[in-house]
Amino acid sequence: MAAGPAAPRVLNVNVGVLGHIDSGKTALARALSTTGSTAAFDRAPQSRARGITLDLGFSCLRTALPPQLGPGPGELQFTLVDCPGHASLIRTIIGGAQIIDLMMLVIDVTKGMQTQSAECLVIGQIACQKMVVVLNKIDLLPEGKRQSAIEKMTKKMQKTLENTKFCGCPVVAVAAKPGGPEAPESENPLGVSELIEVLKSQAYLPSRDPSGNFLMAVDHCFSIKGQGTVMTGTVLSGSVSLGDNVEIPALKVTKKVKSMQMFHTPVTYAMQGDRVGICVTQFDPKLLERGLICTPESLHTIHAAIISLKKIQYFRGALQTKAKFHITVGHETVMGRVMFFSPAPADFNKEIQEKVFDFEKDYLYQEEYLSKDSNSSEENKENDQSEVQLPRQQWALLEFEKPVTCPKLCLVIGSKLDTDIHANTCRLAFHGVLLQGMEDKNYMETFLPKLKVYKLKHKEGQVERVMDDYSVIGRSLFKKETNIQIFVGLKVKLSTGEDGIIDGGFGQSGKFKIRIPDGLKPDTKMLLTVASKKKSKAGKGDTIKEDESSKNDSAQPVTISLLFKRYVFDTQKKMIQS
Ligand SMILES: Nc1nc2c(ncn2[C@@H]2O[C@H](COP(=O)(O)OP(=O)(O)OP(=O)(O)O)[C@@H](O)[C@H]2O)c(=O)[nH]1
Ligand SMILES: [Mg+2]
Repeated sequence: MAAGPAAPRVLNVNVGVLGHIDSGKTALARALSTTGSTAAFDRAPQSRARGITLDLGFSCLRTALPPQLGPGPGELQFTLVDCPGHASLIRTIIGGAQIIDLMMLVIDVTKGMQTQSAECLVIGQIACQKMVVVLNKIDLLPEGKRQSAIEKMTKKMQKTLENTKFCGCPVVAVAAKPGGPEAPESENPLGVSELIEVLKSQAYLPSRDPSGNFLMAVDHCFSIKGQGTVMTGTVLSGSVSLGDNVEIPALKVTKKVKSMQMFHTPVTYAMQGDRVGICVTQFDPKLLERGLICTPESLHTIHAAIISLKKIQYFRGALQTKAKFHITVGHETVMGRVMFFSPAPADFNKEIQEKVFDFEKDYLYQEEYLSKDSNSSEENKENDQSEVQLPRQQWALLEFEKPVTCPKLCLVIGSKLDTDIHANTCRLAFHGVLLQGMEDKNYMETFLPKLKVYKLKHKEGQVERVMDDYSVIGRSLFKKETNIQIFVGLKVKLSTGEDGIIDGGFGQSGKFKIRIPDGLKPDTKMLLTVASKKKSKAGKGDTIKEDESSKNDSAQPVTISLLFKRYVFDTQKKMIQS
C-alpha cells in the first residue's frame, strides 16, 4: 500500500471564488493569498489583455488550524479557486465548483445580485456544501452612508438566500482593491482579515476517502526542464502514490508518477481533496490543457446515459423531450438530446433510488419533465381539475453528439447556453446524477431495448351497430389504411361496461368486428337499436354522409375504448395489455 501522508499535518480546504463579471473575484483572491501557485491571478497573456479571468486560477492561503478542526499541531490551507465571471465561461465555472468545499459568492455591493451571481448561486446549491457571501467594493460607498448601505445589502442578500440551502450563511463586507485598478498597490484592502476569520470558522473537514479509483481534475500542464511534465490539479477521488501508473483517458496513454508536489513541497502520496502536481516523463504538455487523469481503465467513454434529475426551479419554460441541451457530464460539456420519463403511475411515491437504475421496472414516457408548472403534458390535461400529482423521482435518457469520458455517478448539468447572455435569465435547466452510461456505440440496438419505458396509448371509437347478442361492429378507432390484423385479439371496453375482443376487420373503411364474450346487456342493445333507427331516418332525408358528420357521433351513444402500452425501444412495437 501507499506511504502515509507527509509528516507536518496540513489540511486542505478548496474555496471557490464565484460571482458576476467584474465583481472583484480575482482582486479578492489576490488580497487573500499569501502564496500564489503557478496559475493564479490572470497570468495568461490573453487574460491580462482583456482584463477578465478566462480560466480557473489557483492560489493559497495558510493559517493556523481553527478549533473545530481538532487539536493541532497543524496548518489549514485554503486553496482559492478563482473562477471566471463572464457568462460564456460557465462551463469552466461548473468545473471549478465541483472541486470546492466552500464557496465565496462575490457581490459588487454597489450592484447587488446580478445575472451570473444568480447562476453561481444555482451552481453552488448543486455542487457545494457551504457558502460565504462577500460584499466587495465597499470603498465605493460614500463614507457617511457606508455602514447603512452595507446593512441594507446584507439584509437583501439574506432574503435572497432564505429559500436556499445557504439560508443564514455569513455575509462579509470588504474592499479587495480599494480605489480600483489605478490605485497604488500600497492601498490596503478592507475587511480581508475579518473575512479570513469567517472562512476559518466555516472550514470543515470535507469527507476525504482514499479508497476507490484515483481520479484527478487537471487544470494545468507544463514542462520543467530536466524533470518532465507536470500536471497540476485536484484529486477528486481515491489516492495516488509515487510510482503508480496513471492514465490520461482522453489520449489513451498511461504514465508512471515520477514525483509529486503539494504547493512546492515534495510528497509521496496524495488523496481525495488534495491539490497536487504530478510529474511524469516523456509526455508533451501541449497535448493536455485541462482534463482528467485516473487509475488506468477506470473511466468510461459513453455515447448515451440514464440520469436521475431535477429541474432547476429558476429555469423558465418547460423541459421537453427531444430538446437539445448543453450537457456537462463531470468535467466535460457536450450537446445532447433528452428524453424524460417517470415511474409508472403506481410507483409515483416509491422511494428515491439515488445510486442505481432498476432495469426490471416499467417507466412511463413523458413529453416533458413533470413539474408544478408543466400543465401542457397529456397526463395533466386529463387531470385538469384535480391536484397534479408529481412523482418523487424522474429520469432522462441523454444521447450525446460526441462521446464523453466520465466517472460513474458523476454530476450532470443541463443548460441552454445558446440563450442570449444579456437576457436576464437563468440558463441552467436541470441537474442530476449519472446512473448508467452506454459505452457501446450501437447502444440503440444493444442497450436501449433493455430500457422499459412505455407510452400509454388510448384510442376511442364508436359502436356502429349490433350484429347479434355476442358481437357488434365498431368504427372510428382506426384509420382506413390501418392494418387491423395486428390489433386482433386485443381487449376493448364499451362505455356501457361490456368487455370485448377485437375479432377482425369489417369492410374496407376501417370498421371492425368486436366479440362480446359475456354478451351484450339488454340495455345496451336497446340503446344501440334506438340510435340506429334514428340515424337511418335522419340519413334518408338529408345528405349526411355516413362517415363524417358530428351528429353521427352523438347519435351513437356507446363508445369503445382501447388501451395498451407500447415500449418505446421495442423493435417489434408490440402492444401490451394487462
Ligand atoms: N473600487 C474598487 N474596485 C475594485 C475592488 N475590487 C476590484 N475592483 C476593480 O474591479 C475590476 C474587476 O476586478 P477583478 O478582480 O478583475 O474582477 P473579477 O470578478 O475577477 O472579474 P472576472 O474574473 O473577469 O469576472 C478591476 O478593475 C478591479 O480593480 C474594490 O474593492 N474596490
Ligand atoms: Mg477574475
